[in-house]
Amino acid sequence: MIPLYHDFTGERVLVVGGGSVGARKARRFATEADVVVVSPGFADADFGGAERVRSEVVPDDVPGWFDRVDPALAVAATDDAAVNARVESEASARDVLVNRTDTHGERDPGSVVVPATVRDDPVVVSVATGGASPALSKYLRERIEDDIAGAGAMAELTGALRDDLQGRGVDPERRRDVVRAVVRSPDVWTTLRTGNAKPRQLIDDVLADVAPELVK
Ligand SMILES: C[C@@]1(CC(=O)O)c2cc3[nH]c(cc4nc(cc5[nH]c(cc(n2)[C@H]1CCC(=O)O)[C@@](C)(CC(=O)O)[C@@H]5CCC(=O)O)C(CC(=O)O)=C4CCC(=O)O)c(CCC(=O)O)c3CC(=O)O
Ligand SMILES: NC(=O)C1=CN([C@@H]2O[C@H](COP(=O)(O)OP(=O)(O)OC[C@H]3O[C@@H](n4cnc5c(N)ncnc54)[C@H](O)[C@@H]3O)[C@@H](O)[C@H]2O)C=CC1
Repeated sequence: MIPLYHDFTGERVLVVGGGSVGARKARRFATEADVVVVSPGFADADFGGAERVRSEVVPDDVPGWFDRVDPALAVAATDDAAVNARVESEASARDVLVNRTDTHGERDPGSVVVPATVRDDPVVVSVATGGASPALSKYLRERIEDDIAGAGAMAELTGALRDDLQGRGVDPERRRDVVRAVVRSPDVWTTLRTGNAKPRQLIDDVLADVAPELVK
């Protein structure tokens, strides 16, 4: 499997099964997509504002739910393997992405895995174990959470810096050196993590070191 980031803005996601796993996946996708969860019962959990439809899905109902919701991704999250299998095969027949939550290992084409994910927007780090150990994915995610503190601010700072240098017509090789120096600067990280950084001052301090001719 090859990790890619998919923009679900304006897309629809169908979640079949409203237990704790269905709720977790609904929360995940509802940050971007319109999510519909179909289930006879719902866990006492947060569904991220997803639309909930109280209904039991038998395998022959599955095509009707795909027609009704027209999803870009279907999540098979019931504890009934026959229903989950039908969601998977229907998605596959329609070229719709599918996340099957009750299996691992060999998958049909179009089958996707939901990785453990840490965000410090716009930075995203995700972990998967090829389905071998979701508990390990979760543990590594928890460890990475602390490590990436400040990464979102770093991305914004260096994004603005590269735009600025590009706009000033700085030679691309020089620009890359400067941006690489900033992302590797322990001082910049420390300052960003305290949250009271003045970005322009930070940039000028690094430029003074690596490219004094570029200090405005
Ligand atoms: C294949 C995959 C398909 C998919 O769902 O996308 C899948 C499948 C299964 N998970 C199972 C169990 C558990 N899953 C978790 C947790 C998470 N599971 C997630 C992803 C994935 N789970 C995909 C592979 C990802 C990878 O490659 O690593 C995470 C990362 C993302 C998310 O779901 O949001 C989320 C952590 C989120 C976070 O907190 O960061 C825990 C831990 C816990 O609950 O504390 C346990 C119990 C401990 C254990 O078993 O490890 C079972 C067995 C069920 C049973 O025993 O019946 C199956 C089915 C099977 O393996 O057959
Ligand atoms: N991918 C993951 O991270 C994990 C996956 N699992 C797997 O996912 C499955 C679901 O896990 P949980 O949410 O903990 O189970 P659960 O038993 O709490 O919830 C299952 C949900 O599916 C609904 N459901 C059952 N039959 C249905 C049908 N015919 N149509 C629509 N909805 C139906 C139930 O009402 C319930 O809301 C488990 O069977 C397990 O194999 C379990 C833990 C983690």
